[in-house]
Amino acid sequence: MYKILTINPGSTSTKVAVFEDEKMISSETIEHKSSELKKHENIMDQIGFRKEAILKFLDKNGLKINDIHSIAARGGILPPLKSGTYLVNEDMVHYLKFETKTEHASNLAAVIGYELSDNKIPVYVTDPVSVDEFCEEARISGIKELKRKSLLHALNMKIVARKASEEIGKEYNSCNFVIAHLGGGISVGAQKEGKMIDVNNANDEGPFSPERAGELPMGDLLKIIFSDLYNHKELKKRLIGHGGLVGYLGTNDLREAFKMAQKDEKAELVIEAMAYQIAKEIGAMTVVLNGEVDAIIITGGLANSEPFINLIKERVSKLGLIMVYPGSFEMEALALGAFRILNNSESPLNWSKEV
Ligand SMILES: Nc1ncnc2c1ncn2[C@@H]1O[C@H](COP(=O)(O)OP(=O)(O)OP(=O)(O)O)[C@@H](O)[C@H]1O
Ligand SMILES: CCCC(=O)O
Repeated sequence: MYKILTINPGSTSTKVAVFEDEKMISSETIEHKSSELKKHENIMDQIGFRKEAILKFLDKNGLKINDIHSIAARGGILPPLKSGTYLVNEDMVHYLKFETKTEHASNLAAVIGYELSDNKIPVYVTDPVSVDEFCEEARISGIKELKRKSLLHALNMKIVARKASEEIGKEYNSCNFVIAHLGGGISVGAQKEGKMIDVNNANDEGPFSPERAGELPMGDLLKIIFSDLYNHKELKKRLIGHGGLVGYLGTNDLREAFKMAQKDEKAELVIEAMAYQIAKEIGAMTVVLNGEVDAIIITGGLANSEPFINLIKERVSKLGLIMVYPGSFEMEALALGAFRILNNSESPLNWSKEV
């Protein structure tokens, strides 16, 4: 029996869990006080207190790091790489600490895992957000200076695709799926025979989401950029964090938005528009797969809302079988990624900056 510690840091919390083989035996979402977070200007300055909190969690559960056989950490913002489970090495830790271009709490996971392992147990990351399996046409943006980039909720999208393939009784690598992860951010991708050949970049393309603006009218956006309205940092925050539902309704919580919609037609319209844009993206990804789709999979926090899912279904149900997996399965996905290596059903991928 293998004991696997999974580590998934978010902006305000660190999710941790211990699995015995494939079974979760304990888990906790450790909330970090904003007073603690504010003390540290850079993400990497948070290593110390987050590591302490993980050790406390183990202690509360009667475990020591020596009882753990492997650590499964959320992959950070690495350069584009293929899907799979990577062994964390010194180079990856160095990249995440000093070289990655984007500050993101997930960058902490492999670094903390590596420090906790003290080089005695293997640390793995599975399906980071920069998984890139694009077909060549998908990389072309429209101007040669800019390439489209693959940035997606790969970890959750890949595990629900595995669940769906089991449910329909077909080999994972022979299925074609359109997969919509609907969380704080939204990724809608076309997965052809196991590979995500196209997806909206979850930070700056596709539907608007609870917190992000999604794709915008380009000419008018340019006018905003060259006005005095925002500096670079402020505009980025407006688009990713204060866009979407937050921008229109002042909340990132769909449940709140539905409550507002009972009295406010504008709120109702905004919810309908978010469903409309998601349905439109699902249609586009269906076409990427030439209409040959085994299922349209819907997952993420928004998939908990039946009325919202119904708004999407109204538009896309003619396109294929719809399978809904509410919530997120990231902890399970991390543990299973490590477990497939420990039980020798898969080999770990070696990471270097150039993979
Ligand atoms: N039962 C529910 N009914 C309606 N909406 C819900 C429900 N549960 C969660 N949500 C909504 O789901 C969204 C958050 O989804 P999720 O928890 O997947 O996001 P996240 O993990 O913060 O971000 P991301 O998925 O982008 O990493 C919020 O808008 C929240 O209000
Ligand atoms: C960019 C995809 C993952 C995230 O939203 O953090």
